[in-house]
Amino acid sequence: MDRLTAVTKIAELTNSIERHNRLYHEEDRPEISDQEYDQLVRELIELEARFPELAQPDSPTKRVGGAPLPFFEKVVHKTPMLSLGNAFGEDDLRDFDRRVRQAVGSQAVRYVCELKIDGLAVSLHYENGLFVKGATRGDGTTGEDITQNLRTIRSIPLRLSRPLTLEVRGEAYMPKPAFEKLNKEREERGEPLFANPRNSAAGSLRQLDPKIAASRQLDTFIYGIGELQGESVDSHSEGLDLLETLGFKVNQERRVFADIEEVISFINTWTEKRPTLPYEIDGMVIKLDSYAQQQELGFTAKSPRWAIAYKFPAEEAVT
Ligand SMILES: NC(=O)c1cnc(N)c2cc(Br)sc12
Repeated sequence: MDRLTAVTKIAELTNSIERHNRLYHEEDRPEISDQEYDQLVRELIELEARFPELAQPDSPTKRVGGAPLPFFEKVVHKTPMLSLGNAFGEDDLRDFDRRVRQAVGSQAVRYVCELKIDGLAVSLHYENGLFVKGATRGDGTTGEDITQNLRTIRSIPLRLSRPLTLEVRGEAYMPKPAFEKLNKEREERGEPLFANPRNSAAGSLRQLDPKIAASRQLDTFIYGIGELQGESVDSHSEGLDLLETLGFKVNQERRVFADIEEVISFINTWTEKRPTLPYEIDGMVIKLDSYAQQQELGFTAKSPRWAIAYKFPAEEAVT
């Protein structure tokens, strides 16, 4: 194959792989099997090996990861990763609302409610639109560099739709069907089972060999912006819309309410609907939407005064 043909073939394969990725992740309607998808990636790997100067930095082949690492490097987060205060009942939420309104006075208040995904918190760093580093939350200030493992997660874009430099936060998780399939395979091999999808996601991303993470069908929901250069947004919901346009997978169940009683009713709805989701959640995150109002409330020693995590009661074990 001559170089010009290789350029065309590489572009065709890349576009096809990225299209199938979007169908699989954003629209949940894959047109080809995982095996056919992997075959496309293998063809691209072979072409890039024959014409290395034609390999792109955000090529889908960069997802399969290199050799196992000897250890994980430490990463200091540009902006510390939050931990949230907890609410265990409706009155805790009403107390939270009272504190918020005391601080913002007569200003209108909007709360963004988002499902609290039960996975592993991660931070993703992009430079000029390219995914360059990903890390675990760690202690909130310093995490572990698990870039190689995160690259294998197909819902994490290797290149954003705009060449922005930013750091985002989200949750890497294992969907319930993938968890059940993984444990079934481990049982057949006589290996110890994972206790729940969160442990299996964490266990998969803490592996030094990226081939293991690549085999685990992990997924992500991105829900926060740490650092953002060259763009400004005034509220959390605007930030989520920006994340979506950039190519991140953002959970669609988010809602904005003006009144804490509507938040409580939304939480009660999801307490019932929780088992119908194809991924595990352990509560609801409620955030003050306006960044200006968030700034007015600020932080306690360890968590924001403008957000709270409502924890669902432990799910009844399925007998
Ligand atoms: N949407 C969100 O803000 C969200 C979802 N799921 C989670 N496990 C967490 C944790 C923090 Br801290 S925020 C958050």
